[in-house]
Amino acid sequence: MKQRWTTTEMGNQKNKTFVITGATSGLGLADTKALYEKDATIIMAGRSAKKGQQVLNDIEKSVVTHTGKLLFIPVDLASLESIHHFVEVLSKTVSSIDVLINNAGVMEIPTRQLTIDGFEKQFGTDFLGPFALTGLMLPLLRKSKNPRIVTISSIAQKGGRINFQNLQSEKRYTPVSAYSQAKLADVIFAKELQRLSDENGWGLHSFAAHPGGARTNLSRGAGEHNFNRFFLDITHRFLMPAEKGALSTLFAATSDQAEDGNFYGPTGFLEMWGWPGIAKAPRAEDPTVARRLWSVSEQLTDVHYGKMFGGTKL
Ligand SMILES: NC(=O)c1ccc[n+]([C@@H]2O[C@H](COP(=O)([O-])OP(=O)(O)OC[C@H]3O[C@@H](n4cnc5c(N)ncnc54)[C@H](O)[C@@H]3O)[C@@H](O)[C@H]2O)c1
Repeated sequence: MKQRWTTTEMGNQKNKTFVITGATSGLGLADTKALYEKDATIIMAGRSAKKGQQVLNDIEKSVVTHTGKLLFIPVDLASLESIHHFVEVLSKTVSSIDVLINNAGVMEIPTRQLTIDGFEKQFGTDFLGPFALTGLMLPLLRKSKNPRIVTISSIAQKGGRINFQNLQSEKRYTPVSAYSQAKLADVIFAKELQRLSDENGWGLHSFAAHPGGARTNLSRGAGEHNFNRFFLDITHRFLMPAEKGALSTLFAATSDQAEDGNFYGPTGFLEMWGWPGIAKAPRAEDPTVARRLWSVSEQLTDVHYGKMFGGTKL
C-alpha cells in the first residue's frame, strides 16, 4: 500500500451511505467528520439520541460539505433487541448501505459486568454486538455494489486468547484479558467474514482496523473503565489525535488500495503511532478457532449469516 495515506487522498464519497457505530465521540466522530467533509451520507449510531442530535448539529455547523448528510439512529450494542430495532429503523430509512464501520466499544471494565443478554460486557459490546449487527444488516449491505465492513480492533488483540472454556469470563475475570479476547475476536471475525464471503459468493469486502494509540475518552479511561486511571491519564497525553488514529479505518473504508480480509493499523513505534499499514495478528490466523468462534457466535446471537443469504445455517 501507498505510504503515508491521509484523508487528502480519500476520494469524494458522494452517493455512498455509511453506518458508523459510536459516532458521537473519539475515533467514530473523527471518521464521521472526515467522511461528511467528502460529501458522504452517514448514519451515526450511538446510545443516546439526545447526545447524538447535539453532536450531529455541531458537526453540521463546523464541517464544510457540499452534499453530505447526517442522520442519527440510536442503538445499544449491548442489547440484541436494540440491534434488531436499529436495523428495522435503518431499513425504513435507507434502501442500501455501502459501508458499515463497527467502531463502538468499551475497554477494560474494572469488575465483570454483563450486557442485557447476559454476555460479559466487553465480549458482548465489542464483539457479539457487531457480529449481530453486521449479520442483520446483510440485506442492506448486499444492495450496495461493493459493500464494505470495517471492524475496529486494537493492539490489545496481540495479547488476546479465545478461551472457549471461559468466553464470558465467568470462571476468571481480568479487565485486560476480557478486552483483549474481544478485540482478537474482532480481527478473527473480519477475516472469517471475508473467507466465508469468498467461499459462498456473498460479494462482501471485510477488513479489520486498529487506531494504534489515540487520544479519546476510552484511552483517557473515562466512562465505565477507570482501570489504571492514573497510568492512562499520563500516557493518554502522548497518544495521537483521534483524527490520525482514524486513518487506518478510513483507509479500509474507502481506499481502492485496501485488500479484502486485511488488518490495517499504524506501523510505527510498537504499532502505537504512525501511518496506516498492514498490522499483524498471528493469533487470528487459526482456521479451527475462527470456525468455532463463528459457530458459537451464531448460536449466542441467533444471527445466522447463511440464512441471511437465503440459505441454511452454515
Ligand atoms: N483510543 C484508542 O487508543 C484505541 C485503541 C485501540 C482500539 N480502540 C477502539 O476504537 C474504538 C473507538 O473507541 P474510542 O477510542 O473512540 O473511544 P470512545 O470512548 O471515544 O468511543 C467509543 C464509542 O462507543 C460508544 N459505545 C460504547 N458502548 C456502546 C454501546 N453499548 N452501544 C453503542 N455505542 C456504544 C460510546 O458511546 C462511544 O461513542 C473502540 O472499539 C476501541 O476499542 C481505541
